[in-house]
Amino acid sequence: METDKIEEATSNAVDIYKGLACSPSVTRGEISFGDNTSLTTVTSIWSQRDIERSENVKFSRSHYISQENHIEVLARSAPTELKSEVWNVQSPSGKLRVIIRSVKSDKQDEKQYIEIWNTQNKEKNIDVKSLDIHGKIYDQDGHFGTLQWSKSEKFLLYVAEKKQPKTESFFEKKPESNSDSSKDPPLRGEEHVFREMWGEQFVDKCHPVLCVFDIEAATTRVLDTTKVLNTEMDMSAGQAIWTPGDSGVVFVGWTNEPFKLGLIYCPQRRNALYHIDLESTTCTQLSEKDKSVRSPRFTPDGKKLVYLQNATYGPHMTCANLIECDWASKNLTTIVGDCFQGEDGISKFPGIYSLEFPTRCWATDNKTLFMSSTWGSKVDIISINIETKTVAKLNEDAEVGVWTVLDVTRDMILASYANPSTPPYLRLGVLNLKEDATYSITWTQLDTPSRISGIKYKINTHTPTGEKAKDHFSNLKYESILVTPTSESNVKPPLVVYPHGGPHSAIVCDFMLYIAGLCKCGYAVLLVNYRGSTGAGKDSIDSLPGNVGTQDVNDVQGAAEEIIKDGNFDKNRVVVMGGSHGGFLTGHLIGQHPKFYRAAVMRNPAINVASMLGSTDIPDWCFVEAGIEYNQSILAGVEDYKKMWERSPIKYVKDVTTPVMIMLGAIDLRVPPKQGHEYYRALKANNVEARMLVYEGNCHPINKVDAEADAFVNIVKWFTKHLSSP
Ligand SMILES: CSCC[C@H](NC=O)C(=O)N[C@@H](Cc1ccccc1)C(=O)O
Repeated sequence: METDKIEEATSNAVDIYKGLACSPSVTRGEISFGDNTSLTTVTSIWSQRDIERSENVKFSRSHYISQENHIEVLARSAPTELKSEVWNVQSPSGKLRVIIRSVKSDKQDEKQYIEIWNTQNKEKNIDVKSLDIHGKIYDQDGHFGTLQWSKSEKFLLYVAEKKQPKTESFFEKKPESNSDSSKDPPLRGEEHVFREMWGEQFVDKCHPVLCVFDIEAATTRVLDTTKVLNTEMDMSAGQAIWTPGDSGVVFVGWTNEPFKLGLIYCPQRRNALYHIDLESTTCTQLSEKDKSVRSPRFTPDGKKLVYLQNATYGPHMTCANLIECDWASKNLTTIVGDCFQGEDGISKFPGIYSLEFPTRCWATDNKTLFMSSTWGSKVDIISINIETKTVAKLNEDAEVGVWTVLDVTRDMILASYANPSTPPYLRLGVLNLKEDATYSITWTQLDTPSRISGIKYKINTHTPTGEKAKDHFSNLKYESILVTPTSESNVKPPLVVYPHGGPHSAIVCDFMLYIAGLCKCGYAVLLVNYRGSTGAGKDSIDSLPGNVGTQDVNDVQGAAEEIIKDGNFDKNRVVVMGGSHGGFLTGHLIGQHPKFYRAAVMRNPAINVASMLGSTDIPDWCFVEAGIEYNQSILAGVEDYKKMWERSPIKYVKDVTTPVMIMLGAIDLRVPPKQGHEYYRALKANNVEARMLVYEGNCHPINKVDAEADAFVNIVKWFTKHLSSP
């Protein structure tokens, strides 16, 4: 009986997952205008899981739109699969396009090409290796990657790996003396020297440099950023943009010394914004010292440069500030500063929580920009007027979900919208300037949304209660999202409690494959944005470091008990799952509330912060979240290790009785797999049922198509098994 139930649930989970995995996500969008200004083209790039090929398939779509009186979709192209495209960027005039193509040979060695296309054919194709001046061109990695046309359309600006000298063994036969000694001789004995890279998912990114490609000459110049006003700077450079008139480049520079810390999910790494003049090659720092900056953008008239900035070190994601640099004077002004929740809760503007501005983000007024920003448990479109320093929310309250601004040009805005029951779809809007100098948007759906039936969701607001309110941040509210199956059955669905990772991130009302899948399998899911999450004010974020393992655990448990008290769920059919810091919280929840959860699943869990310190690519996280101020010269002492252990799930493992399934990414550099092994051994030593899955070739997210699919079905199977047993 029990086995049949498990088999049936597993088979059902496979079918549900295969159906939902076809939902594509949009990765880029662009509005363009042909010669005939009455016709507008929207080009979008999508990514879709292909389980049979075990890869994410990329494809492009086009919508052809008339905007005579109103926006009307005249035609849609069929999706076209994009093979091997790393970049695809149209020139400012629309007459040219550059594609960076990456082709793998049978021997799996990768070749890259710079392709220049006009509206009829491929004009140029350059083998990057033949340039012999830099390594691999960086992709759109969200931190370094850049590909920009100059306004003149004669040059391209991109980021590539710095060229490395050839190396050879000490025992290599020396060349004949008459050979060409002009070439750089290979370095002997350097083959095995450790080269620091930028951590998790950046293992092939060690030293990015800025490159300017002359299209006519088909030659590249690597910019020298080592000298900033007479000081030697060994920098990694990225996020580069042309200055007005193409006379220089503005870029973000990260110091490589004293050692590199993991960069992904950590937009608080110490760096600065620099300007290099292409004629004099002088390099000057534009931004303040000891800050973390990102996403530089010039106003269309070139008079102002804006960028995002936050404190360095400290919580990994925090409230960002918008800084304006007057280009003529280089004077800096803070346009939007830190915002705090305080007693007002999350309803007021909580501050900017975004990794970047859209590539094109300005209204034609040269002073209002549009971007997406996390606001509580959703993502809204906000406008920021850099003259009046005012912020406004653009999307209607009625549509609670995730709005992503893809492109803004000629007072048109392209966005995608999604929510827990609706995969992302495109909306094209016209910006309407109101009398108060703010904007409204008239939207047109470019596609009919493919809503998934049987799923409903709502946002709940919680206040820390009971003994949990002892901490001095008890005035701060926090949210959760409850995603529930809408089946007519009068059987109360089992509840999955799901704390997010980070801890400074947020789960938002997005379309999430696992959450929709669990819901279609009959589970309700409670996604908790505990205090310390982004999108709820800087004070919420600052409330958590030093209190992990108690405050966050109390918030998640408090939300779960509050929801169960409403009577819609059976308190004996509650399970818990989480990844990374969410796995950390899962360990705490089953250790501190041992009889509350029937089963647990952890993805790459942080189990013992003390033992992780020496092996994670972000040791600063271990200090900061344990409440210890960090700098790169700090060395942990006994008391530091004690504090880290005290805040770790391993401290409570002796009280755990809940069966646990651990899923590990074998090449995770963020939370090393040995963390999961440490917990697995401790559970087994205490005769607690434990199952461990190790996914080869997977990093911290475990998001390779086959691994992600396997993990989902194993999760449903694990929960079914332990909810079926008495
Ligand atoms: C030493 S690893 C600490 C946990 C980890 N924090 C940062 O990477 C974590 O929880 N990671 C999240 C990923 C994430 C982090 C920040 C914002 C969004 C996502 C996870 O894997 O869920």
